[in-house]
Amino acid sequence: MSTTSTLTLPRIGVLAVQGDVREHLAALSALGAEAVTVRRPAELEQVDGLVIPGGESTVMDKLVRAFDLREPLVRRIREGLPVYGSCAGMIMLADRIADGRPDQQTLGGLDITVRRNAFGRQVDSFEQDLDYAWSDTASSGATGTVHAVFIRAPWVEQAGPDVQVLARVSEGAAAGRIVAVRQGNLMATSFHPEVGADRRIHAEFVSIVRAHRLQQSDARQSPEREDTA
Ligand SMILES: NC(=O)CC[C@H](N)C(=O)O
Repeated sequence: MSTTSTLTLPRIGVLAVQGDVREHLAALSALGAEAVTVRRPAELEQVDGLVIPGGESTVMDKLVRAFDLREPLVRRIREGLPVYGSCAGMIMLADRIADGRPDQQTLGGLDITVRRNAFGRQVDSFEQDLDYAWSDTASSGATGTVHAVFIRAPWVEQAGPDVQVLARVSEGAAAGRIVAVRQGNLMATSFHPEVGADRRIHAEFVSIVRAHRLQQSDARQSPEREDTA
């Protein structure tokens, strides 16, 4: 559990075992969060939220286990830690991988089935403007389409009833495929918002982290209020 007060900046970790860590740190810092790398269980305990970056999910899975981070990550996700996964990070947050390798584990948390490298080898990467279901409660204030960059991306093949679909592929053979989702404090995109200068997706996540911190501090105060009532 984080010890930071609600008056201080939210401290948001970026899982730093593999992948595009630096870009996420820069995006989070630009939004006024205290952005830190997470490689050790003790570092994970200090954060109010976590980003799992893009990279290679099979390697990330192995390294997370090698760094003794798997159990603490699964526990904190279950306890409600806000986590945003981009690309390989989405795969790490998925409960299921379609046609997954038997030795690849995910952390889980999102009731989705993802398909890795779903867009095929011919289309290693592509860009598209997508409609995005910006949240009105998280109050990041964002509107408009997202210019999404996909790099050997997964898509969401199936999503459970509690999963909110935030964006779908807008054109081409994969039109309609789900590429951004949210379930509670977990958010994931198949694409990489950290590569450009657009910070709206990160801002959505920072506002989820802030809202969660507020809730937690309210929960800490309410037993006392009951005592004095
Ligand atoms: N850009 C990415 O994160 C690619 C994800 C990668 N294809 C994987 O399966 O992990």
